[in-house]
Amino acid sequence: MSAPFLKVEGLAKRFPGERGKSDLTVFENIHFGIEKGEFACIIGHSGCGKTTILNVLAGLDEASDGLVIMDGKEVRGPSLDRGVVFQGHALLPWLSALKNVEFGVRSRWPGWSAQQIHAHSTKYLEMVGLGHAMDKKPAELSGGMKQRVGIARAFAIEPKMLLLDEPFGALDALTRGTIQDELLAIVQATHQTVFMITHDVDEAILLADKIVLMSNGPYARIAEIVEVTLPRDRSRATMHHNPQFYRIRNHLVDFLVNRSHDFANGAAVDHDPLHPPLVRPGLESAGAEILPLPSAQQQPPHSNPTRIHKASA
Ligand SMILES: Nc1ncnc2c1ncn2[C@@H]1O[C@H](COP(=O)(O)OP(=O)(O)OP(=O)(O)O)[C@@H](O)[C@H]1O
Repeated sequence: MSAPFLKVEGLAKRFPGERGKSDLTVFENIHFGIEKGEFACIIGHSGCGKTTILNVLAGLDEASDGLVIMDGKEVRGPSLDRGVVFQGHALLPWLSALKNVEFGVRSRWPGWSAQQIHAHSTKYLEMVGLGHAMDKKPAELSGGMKQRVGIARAFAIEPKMLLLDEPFGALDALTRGTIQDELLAIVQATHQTVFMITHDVDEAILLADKIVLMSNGPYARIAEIVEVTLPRDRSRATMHHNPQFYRIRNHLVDFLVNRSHDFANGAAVDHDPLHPPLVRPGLESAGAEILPLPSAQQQPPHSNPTRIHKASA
């Protein structure tokens, strides 16, 4: 079996205890992979270490144990190969929306002409519906518009991996829905590989090919990985008509409400920590179909979305 595009092996994060207290192990034994072009979401209760994992993937933080390999190379620091979008938009306030995006594009391709940089940046701002507001400065933009500029800037540098830390967390529900649709459209157009943190189960089902479920910290682990078996051309308006949506949703909510604490405080996991179970919610009699991970991981990310309907019919 070939290695996944992004491979996370045995990550752990510990903080030294203060004044004689024992060390805090936030998470340990974190193993998972993401294929090229795949959209992975991570969900878990507050404090289990999702942002820390994202920062390690970005090269902005160091793990206490383990390593991250992306495209065959170990991640050892920040790089333009990985774009990051945080909840705060982090735009340069003195530059227009266009200049903010151009700034990133110029850093990525220093040899490009001004015309190339302008055309490329404009294309991505138009993709997020900001063609009319490119000359506005961040202070003149709404929260949703600022976040769109951040998303356009991250996609425009065409990173090998895009890391999104709750990018819609600060937005109202309507704006959030609109930008989710735009993100979905850009991902479908670009086949960008994405790792995203969210607390929103519906958002994860809408966007992800697979959802990594973390147990509660301390000693958080990957409890299971849920494959989203809805057709890839899903939309917010119609997704809930598919019975499979509710099977996946119920499975995720049940995990967060009833099962995420089962692994807490170093309790033994009931699976090999190297291979978190891959789950396709759907078999009504069994509740969920547990699959051996290696064969399932060999599936291309967007392959045969109808198979689960056959299994669950
Ligand atoms: N410098 C530090 N010293 C000690 N503990 C820390 C430090 N930084 C983070 N932590 C702890 O690490 C844990 C994980 O934090 P992290 O922000 O990664 O969690 P999270 O799952 O992203 O949470 P949330 O969903 O609330 O954003 C938390 O319990 C936090 O208190």
